[in-house]
Amino acid sequence: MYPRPGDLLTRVLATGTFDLLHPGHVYFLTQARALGDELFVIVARDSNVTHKPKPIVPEEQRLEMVNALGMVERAFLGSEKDMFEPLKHIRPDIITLGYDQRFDTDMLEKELTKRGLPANVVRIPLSKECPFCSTGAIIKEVLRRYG
Ligand SMILES: Cc1cc2nc3c(=O)[nH]c(=O)nc-3n(C[C@H](O)[C@H](O)[C@H](O)COP(=O)(O)O)c2cc1C
Ligand SMILES: Nc1ncnc2c1ncn2[C@@H]1O[C@H](COP(=O)(O)OP(=O)(O)OP(=O)(O)O)[C@@H](O)[C@H]1O
Repeated sequence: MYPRPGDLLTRVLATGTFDLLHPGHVYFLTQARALGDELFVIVARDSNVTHKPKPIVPEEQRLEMVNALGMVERAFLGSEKDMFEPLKHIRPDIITLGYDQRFDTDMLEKELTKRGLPANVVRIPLSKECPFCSTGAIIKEVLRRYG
């Protein structure tokens, strides 16, 4: 579906909610892109964001913003039912995890191999400090000023 010409390119995949884009997201995606030749992104579905408050920005608009970023080859909305489903089409060589993404790198690598989708899982560290490099911090400040 997403051709891999001669398998010469290293395809990296990053995932996340990407609600209210900020420089922390830019850092995360820039670091991910630097690990390979092309960066694909899976944007989390509204229905799957259950580990924190529901996103402010609807999924189609979050997708549009991520797709507009220069380091991103292509972004997609993820599956609502099975997080491994889109990987069958994207076939990444490397999957990056954010500093706060609740997956264990070794466990995820094992699960991927079990499904015939082997990939290296790499953790990207937190960026240098910045007052609004977190969606939660932006929302908190908006509430402080206007709430
Ligand atoms: C390998 C991988 C595949 C994923 N696929 C999907 C998916 O298909 N659909 C989805 O809604 N979320 C998917 N997710 C989850 C999210 O994109 C994201 O990781 C999750 O919402 C928690 O991260 P965040 O708090 O940084 O948003 C996937 C995560 C990983 C690590
Ligand atoms: N400041 C940052 N430095 C490095 N990575 C970041 C930073 N902010 C976000 N990321 C990464 O970007 C990805 C998507 O982030 P997410 O959509 O969860 O936003 P967030 O700003 O971390 O949200 P929240 O504040 O609600 O936790 C995640 O993998 C996360 O680890």
